[in-house]
Amino acid sequence: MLEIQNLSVNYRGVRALHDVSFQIPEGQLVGILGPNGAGKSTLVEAILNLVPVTRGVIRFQGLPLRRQLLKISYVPQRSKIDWDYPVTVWNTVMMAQTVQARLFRGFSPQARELAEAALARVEIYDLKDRPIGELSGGQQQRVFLARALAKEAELYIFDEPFTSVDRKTEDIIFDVFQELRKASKTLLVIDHDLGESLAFYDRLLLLNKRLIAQGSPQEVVTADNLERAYGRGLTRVFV
Ligand SMILES: Nc1ncnc2c1ncn2[C@@H]1O[C@H](COP(=O)(O)OP(=O)(O)OP(=O)(O)O)[C@@H](O)[C@H]1O
Repeated sequence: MLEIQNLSVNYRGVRALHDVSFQIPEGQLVGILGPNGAGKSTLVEAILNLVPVTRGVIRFQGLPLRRQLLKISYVPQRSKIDWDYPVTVWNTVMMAQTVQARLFRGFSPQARELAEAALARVEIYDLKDRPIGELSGGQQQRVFLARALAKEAELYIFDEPFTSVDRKTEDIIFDVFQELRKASKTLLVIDHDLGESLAFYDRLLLLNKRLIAQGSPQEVVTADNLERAYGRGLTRVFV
């Protein structure tokens, strides 16, 4: 269970999140929605202990999450990654295991097997020796998906994984999400798309600084909720 209680985050006086509370049982695939600047990334960064929390509590499996960060796999927005950094696909995926690798002793055979299996699962094993900067957008997204899988976490967080990816990558991401869910993992996914794909989530969180609504896609995607989050213009298009 992931529990967020009364979470507020301010950046030097700018209120990014205010009094957000929710609980997510394990095995759920959860979409986080909201307009630009709604605090979606801030929520994720607070969970990852990357921004200071002004107020509130974040617990996972009954304990403060900041003491169990190894249980989280995080895939940032593609735009936040430096694709010119000279690193191969293989080394990017192995980085997920660096903390676990014993200092100076290199990676265990199991770590290599995990990385190989993850690359094969997302169908880019044959690209493993290529620099990440030479891949297509969809292939790059799959490198980071493989890296998340190789970490064998309990809580998986993806920031806009479907942005500028091809159809094949989209299908692979959807399938991997279903597999993780069946394995009782918890998944949080920031999603910009307000279309039909929302039906695929078990639960949605609709944010605009505050939590506007939470529940099943049917409960959350209503004209009233969307208007409260996005303003009037969008509602007619999506409902
Ligand atoms: N490091 C920071 N310093 C100051 N203000 C910030 C910082 N990061 C975010 N903010 C502000 O906090 C608010 C929430 O931003 P956040 O990036 O969490 O929103 P978002 O919902 O992820 O937006 P987007 O959909 O555009 O990625 C915005 O007003 C933003 O300008």
